[in-house]
Order: sequence, then C-alpha cells, then structure tokens
Amino acid sequence: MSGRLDHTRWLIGHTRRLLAPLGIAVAASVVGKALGVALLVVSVWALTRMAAGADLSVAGMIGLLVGIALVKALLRYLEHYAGHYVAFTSLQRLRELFFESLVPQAPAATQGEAGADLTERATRDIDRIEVFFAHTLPPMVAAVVVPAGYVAWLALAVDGASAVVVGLFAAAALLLPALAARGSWSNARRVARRRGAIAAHVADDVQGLPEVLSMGAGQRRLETLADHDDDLIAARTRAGLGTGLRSAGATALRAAGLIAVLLVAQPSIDAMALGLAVSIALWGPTRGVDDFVTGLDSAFAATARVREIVDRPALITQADEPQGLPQRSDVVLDRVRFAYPGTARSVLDDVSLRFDQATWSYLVGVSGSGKSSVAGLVMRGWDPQGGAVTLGGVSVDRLPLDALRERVGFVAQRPTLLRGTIAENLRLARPDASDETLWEALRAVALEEWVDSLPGGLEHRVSARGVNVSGGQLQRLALARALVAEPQVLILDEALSQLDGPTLVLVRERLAASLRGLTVIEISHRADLIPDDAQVWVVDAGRVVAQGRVGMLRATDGPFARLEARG
Ligand SMILES: Nc1ncnc2c1ncn2[C@@H]1O[C@H](COP(=O)(O)OP(=O)(O)OP(=O)(O)O)[C@@H](O)[C@H]1O
Repeated sequence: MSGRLDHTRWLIGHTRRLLAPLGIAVAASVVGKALGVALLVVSVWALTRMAAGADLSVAGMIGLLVGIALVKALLRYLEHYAGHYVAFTSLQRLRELFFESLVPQAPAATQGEAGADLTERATRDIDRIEVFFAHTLPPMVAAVVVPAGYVAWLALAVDGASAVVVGLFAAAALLLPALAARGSWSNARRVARRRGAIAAHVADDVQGLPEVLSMGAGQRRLETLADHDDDLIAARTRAGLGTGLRSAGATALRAAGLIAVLLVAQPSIDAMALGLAVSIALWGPTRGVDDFVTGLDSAFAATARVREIVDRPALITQADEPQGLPQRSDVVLDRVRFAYPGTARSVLDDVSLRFDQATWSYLVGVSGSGKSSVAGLVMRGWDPQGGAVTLGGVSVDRLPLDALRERVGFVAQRPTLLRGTIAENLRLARPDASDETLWEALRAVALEEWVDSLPGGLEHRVSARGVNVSGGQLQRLALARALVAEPQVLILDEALSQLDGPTLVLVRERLAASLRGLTVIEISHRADLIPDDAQVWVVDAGRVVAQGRVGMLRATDGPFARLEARG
C-alpha cells in the first residue's frame, strides 16, 4: 500500500504545469499571513512607543493598519483564487485520467457491483483530493516561513530570549499533528473504505429495490447497512477524538508559550509586549497546519482509492503503431482460446468462426456456452490467450481502440437509456443526426408508430435506465440508437429477446432489408424463428459444434435441431 509521501509525489506529478499559479498561492499565503501578524505587532509596538512618550500620529497609525488590512484581504483573495484554480484544474485532469484508465478496462471494471463504487471514486473521492491542491502547500509554507521570519525579527530587534521561547513553542505547535500521524492515516483509510462500501450498498438497494422487497430482505439489508454505518461512525469518532486531543494540546501549548514569554522577557515591558503579540499572532499561521491535517489524510485516503483504479494494469493495451482501418467488415475468429483473467477454465476452446460482410449471421447455444464472450473479444473487452480475432482481415489488437469500438456497434440484452428525450438517446453517438435519420432507424425497428403516438414524439422524455418503457420497446430503442451510430458491424447480444414472435420476425425482416453493407452478428440462446437461409454457428461449452445454413441444420438431427427443440 502506498504511503503519504508516494501519494504526494503522484499528485504533484499532476500539477507540474500549474507551478506558476501554485507559486502565486504560496506567495500570497506567506505575505498575507505575515501581514496578519503585523497588524497585531504594529499595534502593540505603537502602544508601547506612545506609552514611552513617543510622538506618533494616531491617524497615521490607523491609516497604516487599514492599509495592511486591505492588502491582506486582497492577498487572501489571491491565495484562494490561485489555489482553487490549481485544485480544480488538477481535479479535472484526475477525472480525465480516471476515465482514460477505465476505457481499456471496460467492461471488466465497470460490470455489476463495481459500478456504484466506481462512481464514488470518480466523484466524491476525487473531490476530496481538493484539500491537497487548494489548502495544503500555501498554509504549510506560511506556517514555517512566517514564524521563522518573526522569530528572527524578535531576536534581532527586540529580545533574544523571548525569540528562542516563541520559536520553540511555534515549532512544537507545528510538530503536534505529526504525533498523531500514524493513527489518523489508518483511520482516514478506514473511513474512505466504509464510505465506498455504503455507497455501493445503497446503490445496489436502490437499483434492486423490487427484488429486495419481494424477497422480504429489506430488514436484513438495512441491518447490513447499519453495520457499515456503525463502523464508519466508530472510525469517525476515533478521528474526532484525535482532532479534539490535538486541539486541546495545541491550546495548552499556546497558554504555556505565553507564560514562558512573560517569564523570560521580564522586566523589559517592550520585550514582554512584543513577545506576547508575536506569540498570539502566530497562532493563526500555526493553526493552519492543524486545520488541514485531518482533511489531508482524507485526501490521501481518497487518492489511494483513485489510484487503485488508475494504476491497475490495463487488461488490454493499444498497439504502438495502430494499423489503418480496413475497408471490409467481415469478422473472423481463428482458433481462439480464451479464459477470463484470474480464472483457469477456458470458456472458448479452439473456436473458429466467420461472419461475412453484409450478412446477418447467428451465434446460438445454451446459456453459458460462451456466446457473449465472443462479443467481448470482438470489441476487445478482453484479449484471447491464443488464436486471432480479425475485422476486415486485420487483427483487432492492431486497430485503434476508439475506432474499433466506433465501428463495432453493440446492443445488450438489458440496455441502458439515459435520462432525456428519445431523440437525445438516439443521437448519443451522432449528435448531428437529422430527425429523418432517427425516424428511419425507428422504422427499421418497427417503433415509428409508437413514438409518433407519444406526447412530444421524438421529444418525449424517457427516464434513466428506461423504466417508463416496456422491455421490448427498450430493446428496440437501443437497437435504433445503434443504427443511428452507423456501425459497420452490429452485435446483438440477446438484444431482441423481449420481443414477441411476430414483432421479432418483423424487425429482422425490416433490418435485413436495409443492411447496406452492415455485418450483423446476432447472439441468441433460441434457435426457433431464425430464417432458413441464414448462416448459423452453434457453440456448446466453448466449442463450435455445428455450422451452416439454418434450413439445412434444421433438417438434420444435430446440435441445432436439439437447441431448437428446447424452445
Ligand atoms: N466476466 C467474467 N468473468 C469470469 N467468467 C465469466 C465472465 N463472464 C462470463 N463468464 C463465464 O464464461 C462462461 C461463458 O459465458 P458467456 O456469457 O460467454 O455465455 P453465454 O453463452 O453468452 O451465456 P448466456 O446465454 O447465459 O448469456 C460462463 O461459464 C460464465 O460464467
């Protein structure tokens, strides 16, 4: 597990191009805090001078103090502006990095329960890192430089003994947070882990609410959530106790510092007054360190969670010199052997398949036979351990990943719609697609009458995940969306499974009539209703067990006919 120093290096690596604004924030913090101390010190110095009979202009002193206060306010603004500029630019970069690193890991990293946890890492964890960028370096530098400067001034201009005492107590106040460092760090990581677990648990419950309630598992789920909560509360209580003890220690230290100054500076009134003024005024800059230490540990714990994703070795890698895109769009698997990462069992064993350009081919087999795994390999969700997967004669691992995934459209059995209008959903891949293109796609999936009948038509709003449309409408909308994207290969993974027989036949007929060079690979566990003239591949337990024209296979007593008989 990486430590704080390592996380600091990693985070600073993302601010390299922001050194100028960071420098401005640090300088503004140092000068601003020095002026804050000066307000008190100058006031006390003026009073001691006046008490000693010096002829100082009160108006002039007030003018000076007002001037210092104004400049200090301006510098405070500058410190915050520059600090937050650095923070938000860095956080934006981290978010980009997070998503960039997820792309080659998808869908493996984004499947199932990982979703909610990933969302927590991509949003709230990255937000928590703000403390590191915006509220750490400037106050940290100021907490060291400002006391050092005033102690030097005290020593040179007022009284050496008071300076030593003020310096020692200021240093002790700075070192106090370090005493609790180990406990606070492990606690911060525990808090971060628990927060992630709670977010994942709540997301699962919200998504699976009907199942949880119908299984009578509501109470049990709440109890598990309460356990996570208890753990979080315990960790946060411990963190609060640490902060409280540190704060009490710092207060005691400050009081002791004042008494010590009085003891060593007497009988000189000047040394006592100025020593006290510097001591009291330095509480601000030194307290700054204590303030950010807790937030900083949360930021490092959040950094660790973000790095668990970003630093994870990519499942698939981009070719150093990707090849140009092929003209053809036939898909071929040649003697492919594949086991999911971390598992020993081959789910595809010596599999060779061929899906010709501009044809609608079928890949059928019982549940678990390896059909979806084929789709995953074509889109490079994973890479096979043996054999080759080619598109238009070029190995898919030689193609730029973005271009490959643009070319290969995919419609899942349970697709997701985004909250918005039907038109917005259909235009997901092509924001500039015309209304006519959208209607054409809707006609191809036999949805044009339904959309036309909706209030607003194309502008009708669908809810997130498409809960206000039926399963079959959802699947057909997803298919229309894939058609608008104009892929060259379209993989339908049980994507028409919720359609009744006649609608299924109608959609296949309409689509097949408008293929225009599109290569369609339909994955299904059902063999009935497939047209007689279609090419089909039958897989079973990760092996190809039959292949040919459907009509021919139907007439033979073999794997296809047996699959069809299962219904
Ligand atoms: N991400 C994964 N990690 C590990 N094993 C997996 C993963 N996805 C699928 N498998 C396993 O690989 C085998 C083939 O699964 P696959 O999803 O390819 O089958 P399928 O024929 O598409 O099944 P279905 O018709 O039920 O969708 C199954 O035994 C499954 O448990």
